[in-house]
Amino acid sequence: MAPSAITEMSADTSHILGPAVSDNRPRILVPEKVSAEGLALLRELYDVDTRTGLTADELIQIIPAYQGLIVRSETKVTAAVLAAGQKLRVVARAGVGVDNIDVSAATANGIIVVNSPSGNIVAAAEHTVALLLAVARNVGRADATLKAGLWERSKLVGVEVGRKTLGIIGLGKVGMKVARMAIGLGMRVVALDPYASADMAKGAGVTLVASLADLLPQVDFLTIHTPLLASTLNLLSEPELKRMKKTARVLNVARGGVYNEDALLKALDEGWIAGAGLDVFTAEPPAPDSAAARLAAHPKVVSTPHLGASTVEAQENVSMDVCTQVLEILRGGLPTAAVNAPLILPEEYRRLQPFVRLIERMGGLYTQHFASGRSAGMIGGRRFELVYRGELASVSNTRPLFAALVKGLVSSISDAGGRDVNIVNAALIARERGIAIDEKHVRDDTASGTYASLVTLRSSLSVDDSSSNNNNEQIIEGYVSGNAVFISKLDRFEAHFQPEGTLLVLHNYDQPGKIGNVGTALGRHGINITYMQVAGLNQEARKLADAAVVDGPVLEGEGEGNGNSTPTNHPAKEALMILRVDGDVTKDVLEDLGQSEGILHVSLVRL
Ligand SMILES: NC(=O)c1ccc[n+]([C@@H]2O[C@H](COP(=O)([O-])OP(=O)(O)OC[C@H]3O[C@@H](n4cnc5c(N)ncnc54)[C@H](O)[C@@H]3O)[C@@H](O)[C@H]2O)c1
Ligand SMILES: O=C(O)[C@H](O)COP(=O)(O)O
Repeated sequence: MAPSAITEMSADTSHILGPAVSDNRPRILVPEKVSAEGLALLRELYDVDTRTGLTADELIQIIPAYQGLIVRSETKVTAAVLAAGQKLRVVARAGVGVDNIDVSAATANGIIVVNSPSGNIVAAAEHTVALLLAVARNVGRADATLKAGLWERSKLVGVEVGRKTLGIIGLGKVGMKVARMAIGLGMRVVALDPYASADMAKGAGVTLVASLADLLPQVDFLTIHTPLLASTLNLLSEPELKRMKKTARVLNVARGGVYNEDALLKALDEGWIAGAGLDVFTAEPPAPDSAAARLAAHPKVVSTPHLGASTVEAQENVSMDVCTQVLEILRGGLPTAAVNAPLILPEEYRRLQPFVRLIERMGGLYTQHFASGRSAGMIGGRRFELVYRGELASVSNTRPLFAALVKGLVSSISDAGGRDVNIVNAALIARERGIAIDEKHVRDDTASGTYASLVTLRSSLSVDDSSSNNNNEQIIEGYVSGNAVFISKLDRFEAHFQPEGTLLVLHNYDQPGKIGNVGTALGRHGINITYMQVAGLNQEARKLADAAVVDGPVLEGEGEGNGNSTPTNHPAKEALMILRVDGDVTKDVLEDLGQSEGILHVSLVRL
């Protein structure tokens, strides 16, 4: 619950806020009936408010308190809703069609839109067949007249579907399923879909045609299964309906608007076609006296109130599909069916997930270690290079890894309205912050050594900023082992630690007594050390240090620590102390550590 969002609301809107919640758990709003199975997954971690019957204004008023929104086809997720949802990270459509969601506005706001691409296709196909048979056999009218006390057998003679021709426009998931079912009913199926695979169609026994002109005159039944797009709006208007057989019947379980409703009404009234089975309308529910309402009430029409996906099984499927994705996204993971982000196949997702975590932490470590206590805006104007070695080098869709780096780099310095970086907006945010990121795949490489995959993050000043004298290169290297992530190199130091929790990274002279001093300083502040590692110079840096006899090492950050202790005339041996700690690491603690003898630099890293 976001207390600020609550207190900002006027008293008379409090009735729509939902039950008070006692902690700061993220909240998910469900303004429509979504199956309980998926929601139960979310309730373990989040407060899930099911609040049906909200008006558009009420939705805008309460949305600021929510991180997630799960809708079906009734809720209009407009640009205004998305702009008001300052904390929103994901809008999930428990179904297929996202035409009720302003996907462009979601993308601009960095909000991931996910759906369930196949959870309800069986239901939609079966409903299409139900309408096909109901229209063929006048089931709707027969039921209504019988209930009205009439017995009108002679007026309700139907037609058979077997050996008839079914035309399908849109041979996608639902269309193909309908085709197979229709073939099972003994129908001949012809289809129009410029993007369908000819092989798949042939394999299913469907004849593809090239144009509406080829399709329409030959069909006894016509069903459309395309999304509602500019190219499919009013796809069947007067001229097309006039091309059909007078005995033909049409079906719509896709979207209201693919048939022009005025034209369809006229076609039925004037007998250009014989009947229709309609599940969807341009406005739902249809406005009184509109063409949609007159179609729904028409004696030649069997109509249902958008029931295509309304089966117990389909609703469980779509609910599980989208709730799993919402859970993953709110945990910082990747969705499997994002509408406004590149598709991540489940196996690809499983493979990338630990590297997403690794690279995000490398980014966080970079900003907090290298930039801490130094010039502000340290990441802006820098050029980063992500090098993927070993098995990871063969991954072509690295968008999640790119996004993870941007997220890691900016998360500790970002107040971007609480909105997280994700695969949707990562490139935009990087550009806004002046961060350039190159990715390099090194395939035939022995540098990954014992690791199956190795990731190197290299940073230097971008060419534009070459006037600055701070063009030092910084390196972080890491790998994944099992499901755990490790840092193996931090600048010139060879390390082996898990980048998690509250870390103190101390750059010091490699001399006896340093560990004791640091332990004593932390003890004074009541801070407990739960893990510690000393990272020595890597081979190359060690050679340089051994060769150099200097008046104290020339170190980046020199002078920030206790300079009085700089030894003279000795090989410049340095080390990093990496401590994972419990307790409140305040500015005083950091200052105290910085004053310890031989400490050159201290950074606090929270991952
Ligand atoms: N009534 C319901 O409850 C319900 C349930 C599920 C799906 N639907 C709707 O059914 C429709 C189809 O869903 P799907 O999952 O099969 O989608 P899909 O994306 O798998 O298939 C759509 C097909 O339409 C084709 N297409 C696009 N433009 C076309 C054009 N101009 N001419 C011919 N073909 C064209 C595409 O190539 C694709 O093969 C969607 O509108 C969806 O929202 C409705
Ligand atoms: O696009 C869809 O998935 C269907 O139209 C189902 O819509 P519904 O979830 O509102 O039943």
